Amino acid sequence: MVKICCIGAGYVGGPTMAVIAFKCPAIEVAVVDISVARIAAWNSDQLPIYEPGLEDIVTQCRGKNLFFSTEVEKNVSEADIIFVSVNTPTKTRGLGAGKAADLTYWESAARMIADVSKNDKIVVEKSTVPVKTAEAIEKILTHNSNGIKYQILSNPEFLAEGTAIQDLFNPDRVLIGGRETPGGQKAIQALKEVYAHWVPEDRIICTNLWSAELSKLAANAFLAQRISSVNAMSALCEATGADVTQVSHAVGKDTRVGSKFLNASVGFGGSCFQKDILSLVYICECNGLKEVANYWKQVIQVNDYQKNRFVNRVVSSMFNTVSGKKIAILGFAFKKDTGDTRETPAIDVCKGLLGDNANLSIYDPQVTEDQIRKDLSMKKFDWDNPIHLQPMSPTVMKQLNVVWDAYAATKGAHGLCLLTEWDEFKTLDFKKIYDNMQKPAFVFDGRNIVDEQKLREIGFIVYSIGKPLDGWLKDMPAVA
Ligand SMILES: NC(=O)C1=CN([C@@H]2O[C@H](COP(=O)(O)OP(=O)(O)OC[C@H]3O[C@@H](n4cnc5c(N)ncnc54)[C@H](O)[C@@H]3O)[C@@H](O)[C@H]2O)C=CC1
Ligand SMILES: O=C(O)[C@H]1O[C@H](OP(=O)(O)OP(=O)(O)OC[C@H]2O[C@@H](n3ccc(=O)[nH]c3=O)[C@H](O)[C@@H]2O)[C@H](O)[C@@H](O)[C@@H]1O
Repeated sequence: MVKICCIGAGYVGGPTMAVIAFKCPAIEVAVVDISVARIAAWNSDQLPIYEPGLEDIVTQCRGKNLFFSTEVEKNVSEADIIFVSVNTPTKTRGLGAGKAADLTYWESAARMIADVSKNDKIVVEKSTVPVKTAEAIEKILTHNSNGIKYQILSNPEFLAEGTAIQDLFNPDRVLIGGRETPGGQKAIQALKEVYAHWVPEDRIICTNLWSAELSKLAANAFLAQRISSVNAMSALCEATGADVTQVSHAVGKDTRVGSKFLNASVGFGGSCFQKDILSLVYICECNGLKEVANYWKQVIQVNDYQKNRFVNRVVSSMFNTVSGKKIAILGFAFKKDTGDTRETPAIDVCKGLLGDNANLSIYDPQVTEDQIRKDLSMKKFDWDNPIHLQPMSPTVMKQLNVVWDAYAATKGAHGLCLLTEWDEFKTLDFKKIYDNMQKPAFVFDGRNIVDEQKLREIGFIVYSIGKPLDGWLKDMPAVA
């Protein structure tokens, strides 16, 4: 029986291994982690991450051919194939701080593999890493090898949170990069056989190591670039009376452009887009490619601009101050169908409003109060370290109230900001909300999910990203 061990039981390690176990009953899969709490949660009824469809497959496989454990060394030493799916956050200090990927967790995993292995292994990079990382990993493993042979493969993950299970069941492609040697090709074949249990052969792409590593960074950069492109257009739409939804529909109808991933928003969030683009920028700079680095940097700058622009709109529309005003925040997760808040635009928007002395009342169906308070007091980039290494609960913030219902959040509020596109927000009783708010009552839709005409008929002053401006907003001071 083939044995797989995955180091890192997070958003990637957990779902990907659950799907491998589900699709390959003859393979034994162990998912290990240094976080005792996370492993305990994987072994309980309350999984550590919210992901539609995940619970079902975990409960079907757990205890049969899927195991979650803190016995890292034992499981690594027994495995034939080791996936490494640990954090690769942005470095916060030293060389490359604020840009380069921090490979501390990866390196310690590699050293541990070398220490405990007693037979030949295939080591698979599942984490997103800078191009050429496999070379460094190879050096660590072979210099400590005791005669054991390692093959390093790059097998980046393309799942998106909120749709992880369907993405894993039906991937656009699986990418496997390896050495162009007989040993490397044999290892590629072994991993290919795992995926071939459910992925059609023509969707399994095999490349050299560096192409696979770089393709992952490139894919995230391209995706984020689309959002920054449409968000840049949204600012111009507001200035000219064009409607960004109509523009992206018209542009996306061109099959060369494609219609997906063109929704204007308050900005992209999530654990990876910014981190991976910063890493790409750093790699370009290290290779002397200043112009290329600047090109990709701009994707992040437009994203920051979009978040600032949104805050400025809120403040300027409400008579240039939100001091002492109650603002309801509906949605805190970085997108719907996840409880993940890493790099969510809501953090920047809330911090901006708190900076102008607003009183915030926040509701998200999947994010806990503790998480929100931590996020609003955590230093940039701290969020992507393993949970047990993150700062503990922060000091109490008086201007902040976290509630468990959209109606409670909006009661008595001067304005409401929609920051995550949760389905339940689309069917709220906005008449009831309007009746319970201060007047004039403002809606700032950062996800373009409300019917702005209907809301205007109720009496709201509505701002929707990239849509023709409400007469009220036109009369307010121009914003950056
Ligand atoms: N979150 C996502 O949707 C995607 C993430 N990725 C990449 O996958 C990697 C992992 O991301 P996530 O799963 O989101 O992170 P995560 O933070 O959810 O999970 C990483 C886990 O690794 C554990 N860990 C760290 N060092 C360890 C060690 N030495 N031994 C054992 N366990 C260790 C941590 O405790 C943590 O539970 C990152 O490189 C990320 O860029 C790639 C595609 C999608
Ligand atoms: O490497 C990763 O971590 C993953 O990053 C993204 O997945 P994810 O961040 O989970 O979610 P996305 O659906 O890509 O959304 C990212 C952000 O962009 C925003 N977005 C997305 C699409 C869009 O049209 N407009 C827009 O603002 C979302 O609201 C969200 O804040 C990629 O889509 C995955 O392919 C990749 O594997």
